[in-house]
Amino acid sequence: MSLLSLSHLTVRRGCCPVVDDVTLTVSGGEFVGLIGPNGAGKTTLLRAAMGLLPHDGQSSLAALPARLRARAAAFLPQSREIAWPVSVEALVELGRVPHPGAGAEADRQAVDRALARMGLQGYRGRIATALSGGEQARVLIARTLAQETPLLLADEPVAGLDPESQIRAMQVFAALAAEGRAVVASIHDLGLAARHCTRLVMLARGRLVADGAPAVVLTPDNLAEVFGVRAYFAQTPDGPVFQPLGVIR
Ligand SMILES: Nc1ncnc2c1ncn2[C@@H]1O[C@H](COP(=O)(O)OP(=O)(O)OP(=O)(O)O)[C@@H](O)[C@H]1O
Repeated sequence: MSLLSLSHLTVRRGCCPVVDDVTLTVSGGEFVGLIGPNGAGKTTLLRAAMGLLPHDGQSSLAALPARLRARAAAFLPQSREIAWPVSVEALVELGRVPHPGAGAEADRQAVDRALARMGLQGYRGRIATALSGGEQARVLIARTLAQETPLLLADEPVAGLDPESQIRAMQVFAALAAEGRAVVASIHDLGLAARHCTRLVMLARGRLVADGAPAVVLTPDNLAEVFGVRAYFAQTPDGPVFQPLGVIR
C-alpha cells in the first residue's frame, strides 16, 4: 500500500530549484534511505513532502489536513533542540498529541513501546535537557515512534549516535518496515544505509539520480559522479559491507 506519493515535487530557493521534479512512491514494508551529498536537497525534500515548505508538484501527505497528516506520518527534524526541561516521559508523550481520543491506557502503552524500542526505559524520569546529545536524539526518535503512524520521515536520525545506538536505531526502523509500516530517513553513513535500508534514493543537486536496492544505487559510477568518492562494497555472509576509500576529484 502506498504511504507517500510525490509527483514532480519541486522547491525553489530564489531562482533555483533545490528539489527538482522528484517523483517517487513509498509503500508499506520499505525502509528508504535518502542519500546525497551536503546540499543535495534531502532536508528540503522531506520538509516539502510533509507540507512544511511551499512547493510545486504534489505530495500526498502535504495534501492532507494537518490533523490527518499527523496521524499519517511522524516527522523527525534535523534540529535536535529540546526547548523545555521536561521529563523524558513527558516529552515522548507529546507524540500522542495527534491521538486525542485514544485514552490514557493506549497512550501509556504507546509511550512504553516507544521507550522500549529505543532502550530508554531507564531514562523515563530524567530531565530531557540534562541528557547528552546522543541520548536526546534517541528520546526525540522515541517521541516520533510514540506517534505510531504508518509512515516515519526522519532527517538524519542516526547522526551523532554511537555505533551501538546507530545500529539499534537502524534496526528499529527496519523492524517498523518489516511490520508493514514505512520509514524514509536521510542518512550520510552509506555503510549503515547499505546494511539496513531496503531501498536507497540518491539525490544530486535536487534531482533524483538513482532509486533501488542498495547494490543497484551504490555503483562505482554513481559514487564517483555524485559523491566524488570510490568505495569498497561487497555482499558478505554478514550482510552488505560498504566503506568509502578515497576522494577522486
Ligand atoms: N532557507 C534557505 N534559503 C536559501 N537556500 C536554502 C535554504 N535552505 C536550504 N537552502 C539550500 O537548498 C539546498 C538544499 O539544502 P538541504 O538542506 O535540503 O540539503 P541537504 O541535502 O539536506 O544537505 P545536508 O546533507 O548538508 O544536510 C542547499 O543548496 C541549501 O544551501
